[in-house]
Amino acid sequence: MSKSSIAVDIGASSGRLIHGYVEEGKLKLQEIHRFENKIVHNGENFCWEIDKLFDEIKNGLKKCHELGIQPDSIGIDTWAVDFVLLDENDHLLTDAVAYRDPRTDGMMEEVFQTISKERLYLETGIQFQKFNTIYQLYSIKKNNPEILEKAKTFLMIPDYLNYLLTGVKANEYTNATSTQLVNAFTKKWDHQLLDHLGINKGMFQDIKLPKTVLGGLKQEIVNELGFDLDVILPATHDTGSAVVSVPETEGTIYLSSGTWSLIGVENHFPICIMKALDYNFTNEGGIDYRYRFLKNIMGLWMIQEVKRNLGDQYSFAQLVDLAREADGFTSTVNVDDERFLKPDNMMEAIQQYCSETSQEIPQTAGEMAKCIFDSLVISYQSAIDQIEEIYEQNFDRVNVIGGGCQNELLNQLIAEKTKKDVYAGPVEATAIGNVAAQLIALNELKDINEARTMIKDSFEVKKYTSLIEER
Ligand SMILES: Nc1ncnc2c1ncn2[C@@H]1O[C@H](COP(=O)(O)OP(=O)(O)O)[C@@H](O)[C@H]1O
Ligand SMILES: C[C@H](O)[C@H](O)[C@@H](O)C(=O)COP(=O)(O)O
Ligand SMILES: [Mg+2]
Repeated sequence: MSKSSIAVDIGASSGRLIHGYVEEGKLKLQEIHRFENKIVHNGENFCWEIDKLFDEIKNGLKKCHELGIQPDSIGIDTWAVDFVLLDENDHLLTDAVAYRDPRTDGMMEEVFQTISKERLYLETGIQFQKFNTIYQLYSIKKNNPEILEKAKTFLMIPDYLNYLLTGVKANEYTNATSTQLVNAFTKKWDHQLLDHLGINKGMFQDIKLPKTVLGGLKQEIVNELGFDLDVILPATHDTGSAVVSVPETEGTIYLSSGTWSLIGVENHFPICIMKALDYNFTNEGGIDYRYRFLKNIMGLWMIQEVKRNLGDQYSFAQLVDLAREADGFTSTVNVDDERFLKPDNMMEAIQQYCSETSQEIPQTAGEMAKCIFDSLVISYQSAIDQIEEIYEQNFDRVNVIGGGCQNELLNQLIAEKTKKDVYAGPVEATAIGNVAAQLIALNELKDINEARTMIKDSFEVKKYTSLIEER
């Protein structure tokens, strides 16, 4: 009987448990459970509903039991940078504060007073996002020093969920790199940097690699679920797992398209040169010590927020159709303007930007969606130009993976803008990469190369080419 695994993929907008296994030479998926994820305000900070997320994981595992599915393992991946701190009694010292919380406003600039931006980049190779873990911890050190003094354990979100399941404390490598506190060359916590910042290095756990078997479930969880299984580490940074599932990385620029758009290439070495710094590219850790040379682009967060502002009266598919009907609307925004990171009202923020730049102001849902999609494509093209400038090579194709690959209009716009072939899929790339890492650990798959070959043969990928001839 072949082994099987459960991937828990929790992105910023939704979570899902997906059962994965090999059958007749193909990777098969079965969605077991799906749930909403969102940021809430607890009166002090924007936070994740971490207890609810853990309950949803258990709900999904209970559904497995009801369906008669007995998986051999489970692996959890989520968004990056966020964490919890535990005290000496392993109690939470704060809620799971979200990266969009304003507590990091101004912190990056304060850190640069103690270590230069250039040195930080040369040591870590990580892009400068104001919400990186390093700036979140610096904010706590500055504004709530008593919390940091009591902190004995630092766990990132997937680490914490693993701890709740198993009682084992560990920091997984790919997600740890997103903190901007791991040295890109030693691949360990940068203790010199932590000392320099006055952050207690003792609270960080041993860094474990993807495919590590963390252990079985705590007895109380076994009693609750009615069965046990191994917790295996995938690339617990969701984008790290998504990139695992890119079938053909040579000559490919991947675009992990979800709440964020993560656009980049896979490497076997970090690129920490000044041009990469100037363009704000990152070298996040990948499976098997690969590197994800990529940059964050604001992503479909913008259409998620517009959808919410419109009272969820339109589905994403309907918003795409309305954007097609607004074909004549041409205003665009700089999607990476900080105002779009967490505006009170995304539609108003977009309208304000268009007003400030003397452009036609979008009024309808279709104009808003068209503006967002056109604007994202401009940012994608800019990032592709920068990648090709740094690599001194042209890339043949763009592989769009994740939920956003279902946006056929956006896929076509990318093909028209870049004049590159666009391959859309797999949709559940993150969960697929998560399952692949577990099945390799279970010796059901030999390695990432075999996994990628099987992924290529197992999932539909739709191709888009430019319909407008280059002039
Ligand atoms: N049917 C659809 N048509 C167009 N876009 C879609 C469709 N379904 C989902 N999407 C897009 O996919 C995004 C969610 O992608 P996903 O990878 O699940 O996000 P995350 O992992 O960040 O929660 C949505 O914000 C939406 O823009
Ligand atoms: C805040 C990080 O940059 C973010 O988590 C990004 O790395 C990421 O992985 C986003 O994944 P989504 O599935 O939430 O788009
Ligand atoms: Mg995701």
